[in-house]
Amino acid sequence: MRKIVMTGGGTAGHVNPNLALMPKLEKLKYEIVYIGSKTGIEREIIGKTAIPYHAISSGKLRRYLDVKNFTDPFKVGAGFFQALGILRKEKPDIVFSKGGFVSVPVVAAARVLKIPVLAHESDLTPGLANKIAARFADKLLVTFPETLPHVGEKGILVGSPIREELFTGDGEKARTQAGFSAEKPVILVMGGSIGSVKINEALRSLLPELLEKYSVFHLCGKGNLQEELGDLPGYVQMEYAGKEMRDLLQAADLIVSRAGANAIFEFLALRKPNLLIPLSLASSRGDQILNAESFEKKGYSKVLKEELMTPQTLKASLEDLYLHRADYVRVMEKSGLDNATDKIVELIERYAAQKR
Ligand SMILES: CC(=O)N[C@H]1[C@@H](OP(=O)(O)OP(=O)(O)OC[C@H]2O[C@@H](n3ccc(=O)[nH]c3=O)[C@H](O)[C@@H]2O)O[C@H](CO)[C@@H](O)[C@@H]1O
Repeated sequence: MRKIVMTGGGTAGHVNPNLALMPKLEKLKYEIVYIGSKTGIEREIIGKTAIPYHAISSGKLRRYLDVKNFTDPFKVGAGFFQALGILRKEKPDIVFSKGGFVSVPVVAAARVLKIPVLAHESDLTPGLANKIAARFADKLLVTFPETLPHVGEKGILVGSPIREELFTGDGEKARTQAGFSAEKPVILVMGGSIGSVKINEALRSLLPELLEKYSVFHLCGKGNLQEELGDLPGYVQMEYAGKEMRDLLQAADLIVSRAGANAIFEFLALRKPNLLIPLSLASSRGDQILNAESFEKKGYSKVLKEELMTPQTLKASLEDLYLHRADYVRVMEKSGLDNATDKIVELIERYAAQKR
């Protein structure tokens, strides 16, 4: 029996791909162990599975000045020694890293112990944590073809691993439970795993008009529910969708979303016409802008820049997306992009066998 240590965290985007790989690894009789942070979302997500979880200290590595720049290196250092101890005890055949700051000390410790490491990058441009992790990793698996020229010899194009359960959702169940009219198309609005206040505001000021023609599922993020909208017919708001996500995705005729890499590859795999509003450069490193541009160029998505989003432009973009929805589906069907889980599991098998 082989053993794999998986790591990654900070946002759901750094955990869900690991979840997508787990059923196939379990079928191949891998014993899976997770290393994550003490407080990150990964603890909550992995806590819902039967996978053993080791928590280590984790600090953020920043490119900008912050008082925490003085304390976080100590946390990263402590995390490294904790990871070293855990890996010595667990003796995995391989470490698979999904990025996020918690993964850096884990892959560094694996390198010291000569354990093979595969890292996976979801975004078009690698994040800082993965740039560092890639130095310690045997290979950096990438999602977008455009990433390959920038990551050197270590890069392998695999695509995005997608949770199998998302293909088996029951859209009809979601629509019926919500009491939605059978005639109205359904829009799923989401702001990434933590929600988006900007999208929430634009959507909510548009709701009266929008609900004349559409029904709306709204994933608004933790702490963003608006009680007074609770009884509005045709509108269902939720902070975060857990198991229901598969049904909501299947129920959607159109999706409005941030441009997080996992989410957009899910839309593509499920052939859902989508309007992307990427996080702006003012509040991110710009990775979502590049993700969205790539999808727009290929014809998988329509994009509305955050700076240009008003209730009016949001409505106009939605109308345009609805009008051309069949064209988007047609292009997505020709994408030739498969779920990356099989390819990644194959690589895990190959590198685990190389344990020195
Ligand atoms: C703010 C931030 O740093 N965002 C980054 C984060 O996004 P984030 O953590 O939002 O990750 P993604 O958008 O890539 O994926 C969101 C995931 O959460 C799931 N989901 C979402 C809402 C919900 O209610 N239920 C649910 O299950 C989606 O199905 C998807 O699997 O990681 C992505 C992948 O590195 C990056 O591209 C994003 O820029």
